[in-house]
Amino acid sequence: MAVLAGRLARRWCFGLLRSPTQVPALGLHAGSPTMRTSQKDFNDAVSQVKLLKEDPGNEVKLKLYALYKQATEGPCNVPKPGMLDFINKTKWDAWNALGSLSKEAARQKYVDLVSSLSTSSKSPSPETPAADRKPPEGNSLVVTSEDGITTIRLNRPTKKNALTTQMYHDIIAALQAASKDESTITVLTGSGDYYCSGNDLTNFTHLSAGGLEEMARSGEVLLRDFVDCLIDFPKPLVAVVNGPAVGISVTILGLFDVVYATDRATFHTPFSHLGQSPEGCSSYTFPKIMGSSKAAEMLLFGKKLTAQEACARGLVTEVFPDGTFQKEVWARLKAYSKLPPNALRISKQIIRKQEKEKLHAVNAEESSVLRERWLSDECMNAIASFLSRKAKL
Ligand SMILES: CCCCCC/C=C/C(=O)SCCNC(=O)CCNC(=O)[C@H](O)C(C)(C)COP(=O)(O)OP(=O)(O)OC[C@H]1O[C@@H](n2cnc3c(N)ncnc32)[C@H](O)[C@@H]1OP(=O)(O)O
Repeated sequence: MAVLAGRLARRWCFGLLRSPTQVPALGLHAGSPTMRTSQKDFNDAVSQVKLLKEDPGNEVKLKLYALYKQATEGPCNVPKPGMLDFINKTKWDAWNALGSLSKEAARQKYVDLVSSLSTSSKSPSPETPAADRKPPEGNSLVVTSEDGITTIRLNRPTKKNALTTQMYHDIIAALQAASKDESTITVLTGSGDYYCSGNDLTNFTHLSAGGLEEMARSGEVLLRDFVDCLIDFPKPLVAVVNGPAVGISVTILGLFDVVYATDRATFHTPFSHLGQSPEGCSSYTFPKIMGSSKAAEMLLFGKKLTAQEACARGLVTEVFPDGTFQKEVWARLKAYSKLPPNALRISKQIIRKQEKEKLHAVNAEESSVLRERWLSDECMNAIASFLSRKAKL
């Protein structure tokens, strides 16, 4: 463990302010759900920073960092780092230089700064039809639009479609675009023999300037944004589970409208084994869907379900033989996609409306609990074991 921590710390130092995707990790922490509603512009700007595709440069990133800290924590209130700790000292200097600037003024400056950054560096406009969008980097996610169906396909078959940090961002962008495009139905599915093996455990090794704490903080924000996006998704959302599903790819199924699975699929949430805790609103949706003791067996003890068991428990809508899975499911979805889109939207809204506030609150709490878990020895040891090939599920 100590060796892993040392290795992680070294990677973090060398990675200082190098990549634009590290901007959000520089102290971003969106705070409590109450704060979130009253600071919408600020939170939108925080999300926008994560979507920047061009590096705004270290000076801007440092300003963003300082304004973020001032906006969320007020004037610099931590001891000055030692002379040799030059990374943290630079950050501390930038924050401290803001003196007694009020939180409100810092929020405003942060929003102004973000909106002044080139719009060309933002993600594609939500209005862009899915088919015309540039594929995300490395094609780990493939988004297509055909026959009234926008399909978001996890495309890292050699890694069992494990979700990298970039993929969470790309899925958020794809969902935002799909919510506004011409399609009637949106589908999430996987390439290859797996649906998804959950969070990519190597995400924990990509540390930015703020080290483990910052990684956990930015992970909390990203997780919350990702799940919020699913909670608010306005069109019918269908999971086409083409193989085994693990971790977060299972927990979010409670937020989908329909889940079709091949009979080869399994559903596994090994959170305790990983020293982690449930997310994706599963602490609320699973007991509601399958009853509290069945949910506990999955979420506490990591019981892996077959597709038939998941169907019997109400997590899966229908199971299909693997040989005819793709043909049967897509034929059915094509027929459904011809239904009047507005009626589908409105009906979904009525079905989900009463739950939304609750789901957002559950999501905020689960994300915050996970942030603490990620810093625990139990979690670090489990990840170290996986990375050193000592453990698999
Ligand atoms: C914003 C952050 C939000 C985080 C939210 C919290 C989310 C929590 C979770 O999702 S918890 C679940 C995490 N997932 C796992 O623990 C699964 C780990 N993987 C495994 O146990 C196994 O790989 C397997 C059972 C999924 C598949 O086993 P097998 O069929 O024997 O294949 P391999 O193990 O050889 O895997 C092939 C290849 O893929 C890599 N890989 C698989 N899963 C992951 C993963 N989750 N993270 C990173 N890499 C993964 C594996 O290392 C192999 O790579 P290699 O060929 O060795 O380079």
